[in-house]
Amino acid sequence: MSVLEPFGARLRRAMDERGPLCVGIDPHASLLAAWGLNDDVAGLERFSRTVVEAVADRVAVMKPQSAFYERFGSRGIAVLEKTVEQARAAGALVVMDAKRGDIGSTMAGYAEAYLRKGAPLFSDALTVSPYLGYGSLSPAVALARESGAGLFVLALTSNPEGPEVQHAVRADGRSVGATVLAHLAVENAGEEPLGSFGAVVGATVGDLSSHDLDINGPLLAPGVGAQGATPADLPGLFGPALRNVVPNVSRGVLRHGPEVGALRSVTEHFAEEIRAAVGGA
Ligand SMILES: O=c1ccn([C@@H]2O[C@H](COP(=O)(O)O)[C@@H](O)[C@H]2O)c(=O)[nH]1
Repeated sequence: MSVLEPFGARLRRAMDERGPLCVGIDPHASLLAAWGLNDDVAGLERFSRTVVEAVADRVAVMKPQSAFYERFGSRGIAVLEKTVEQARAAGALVVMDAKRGDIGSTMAGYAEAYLRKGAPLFSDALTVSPYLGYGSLSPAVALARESGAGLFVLALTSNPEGPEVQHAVRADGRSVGATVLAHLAVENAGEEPLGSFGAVVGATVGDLSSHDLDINGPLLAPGVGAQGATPADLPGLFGPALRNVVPNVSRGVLRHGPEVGALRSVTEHFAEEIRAAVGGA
């Protein structure tokens, strides 16, 4: 099986060529209904295929939300597999948003599921949770390196409940979120043009000035659109790290479906606003 170029390098090129926008594929039951689709596997399949057809040939990254496929059991997972394959075939990098995290030996199983080249759910990158201890992610880090895949590690999430854990201050005076960022800077040290081990830093989190975002890796920023952040917020939030930010929009795009043309034009609108905000960063 051919070896992939490291995820960070592939992502940098995709961002330079297509812009940094990531469109989420989140088939909420409410969106299926709004699109006139049944809340069943056929509706899931139609929704996913439409989103991929509309945007996978023009955005750098797509991020399917595994939860909405898992709720349909094995048939939902089969749709997820097909969605990943179709999005990648159209040229988008796929970040599987499954937020996996477990003790190391089990983490190795999750890594095999998403990061082993040739696995049915192989994705360019996977979201993972470091809250069983950053070191528990080691099997995923190792397999991602071997496969040319990447990780996005939850550091400062976009939800209002996140700070209870992520802003907690450790005995050494550093916050938990800052510690996750520091681990990622070590993973990415010396990588060019960009490391493959990214952080999730929500676009809604507010003041980031006390955090060192210089991890030489991508920063996945959900929260734009339905959660209230706007592209114009990004420069103030991310400062000098802006060039490495991958803003995610899911419902903000998806609620404009089911017409492919409407999905394309709202995607172009977000992409344009993000380009304007990021400028020459
Ligand atoms: O901190 C986080 C981490 C992940 N997400 C995920 O991103 C999308 C956001 O969807 P919107 O519809 O644009 O709000 C969703 O899949 C979340 O699970 C996040 O929001 N925040």
